[in-house]
Amino acid sequence: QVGKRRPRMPPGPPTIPILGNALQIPTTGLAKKFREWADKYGPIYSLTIGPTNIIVPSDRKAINQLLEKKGSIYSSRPHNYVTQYVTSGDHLTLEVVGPSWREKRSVVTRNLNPKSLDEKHFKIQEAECIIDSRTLIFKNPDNMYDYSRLYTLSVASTLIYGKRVADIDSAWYKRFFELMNIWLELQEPGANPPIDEFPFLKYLPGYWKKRADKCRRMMDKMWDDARQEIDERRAKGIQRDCFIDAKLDEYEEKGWPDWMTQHAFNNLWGELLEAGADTTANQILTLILALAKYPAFQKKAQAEIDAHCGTRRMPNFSDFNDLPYINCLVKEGMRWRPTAGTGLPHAVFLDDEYEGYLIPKDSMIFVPIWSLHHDPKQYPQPEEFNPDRYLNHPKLANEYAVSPDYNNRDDCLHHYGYGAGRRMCPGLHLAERNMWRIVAKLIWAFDITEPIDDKTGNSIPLDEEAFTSAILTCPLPFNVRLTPRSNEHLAVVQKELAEAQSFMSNWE
Ligand code: HEM
Repeated sequence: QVGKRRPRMPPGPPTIPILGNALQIPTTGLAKKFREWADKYGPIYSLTIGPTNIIVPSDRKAINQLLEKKGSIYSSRPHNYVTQYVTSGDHLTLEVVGPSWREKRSVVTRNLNPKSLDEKHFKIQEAECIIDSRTLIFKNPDNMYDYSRLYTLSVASTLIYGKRVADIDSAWYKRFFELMNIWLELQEPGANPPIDEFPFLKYLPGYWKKRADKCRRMMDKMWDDARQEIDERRAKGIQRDCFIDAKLDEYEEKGWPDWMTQHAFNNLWGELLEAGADTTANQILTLILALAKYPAFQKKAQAEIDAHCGTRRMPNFSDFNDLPYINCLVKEGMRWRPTAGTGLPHAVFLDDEYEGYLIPKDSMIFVPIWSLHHDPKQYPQPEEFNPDRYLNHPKLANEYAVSPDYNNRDDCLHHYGYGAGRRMCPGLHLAERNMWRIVAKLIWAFDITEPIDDKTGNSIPLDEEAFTSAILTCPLPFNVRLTPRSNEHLAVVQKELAEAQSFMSNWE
């Protein structure tokens, strides 16, 4: 019977005929709902929507045994009619496992691995971070939102297209975030009719259809225009040290793979911007909020930086091993308020069993990131921002995330902010570096504190619960006070800025 949980599937909330649990799935706050259900139904539970089965593994063991150990069958993606329509199926993040996904994923991992980032592209990341932290602080301290986004977009765009995004007023910046707004909006739970469950609904006219058409046009035009710009640059004989030029050189020499259409190629690079800009900026804003809200941890990090770097230079990423507390801050930000709280669903393509339960073929498998991170058994007082949790775990996220021993992973309290298994975020190395750099440089130069009420002279408490409930969550607008730590620090910022600007002018 449609909507009914099959016998032997993991337990879960009661279903009703045809719709299953559809009416219990909230359109906002699903990430937190996953925790409630885990508390009630245990470490693995299930939901149904019409004919679709959903499995939610909710502890480290279940995630490890299914998504990591049996990654070969748990690494696909569920079909999604609307996103498929918008992207014409050319989207690595949403693609089912197959040769196209494998090749695209390896293009990404070959470019965004630690060696390539730290040896080849080190200077771009450092320079852009210096420019952005200075712009954010001196020119626009009230516009942290745009400047955090400008930083993450520009680093990714320079690496991928060899094209820097210098300003929030640039057409490239504006177009990109207009596209992101509509693209993320149409992926919200409940944003579209449940066409995958009830296919006749695709004939239903309405706003959802107009929005999907609009998004498809915007996306195609944006990534086609980006490609055209690169082709025009190459036609003039200008080659840049960036991912797209290197791949075009390779394909022009060896020939294009049959399945790599021009549309698929153009979407691949654009999609990396889509995946990398908002996500990282949201986590940076979360960290700024937490630093102001919890000054004791900021002081601790500053003491470590001061002892190592003094006042004559800013920290840079090659100081990573000597500044382990910055890494603790970054990790705790990812745990405390993971921007992708519900993760991206995987799909299993064979029937499977877990602890006597049936996991039917084609089930949608969630990695309930927020819920895993707020399990009090794993993280005592999970609601508290406390980077000390990571004091004994000095490595970067990827080193723990690939640990085959989930118990060991338990001991090191690694977070799931980048997902799990074979679909784990391939941009994590860049994300970790972007977050580390901006936090280290900001708190080296400034004290970040809660804003002051002009009338009373008291600080205005920041609300650590005030976050958006979108699929990529981020703090609601807030302000902080940035006080330079000394004139000496300011002079160093200005000096390093001049060098960074001169270097980045090569990519304008
Ligand atoms: C703090 C920043 C970031 C967070 C929190 C984040 C989070 C995630 C998550 C949760 C997933 C889904 C993993 C899964 O299915 O289990 C994912 C996938 C992905 N991310 Fe990230 N990400 C971040 C930054 C980036 C960056 C900088 C890039 C590239 C420039 C990137 C590219 C991708 C891609 C291409 C996928 C799809 C992988 C696949 O389906 O095989 N991400 N990310």
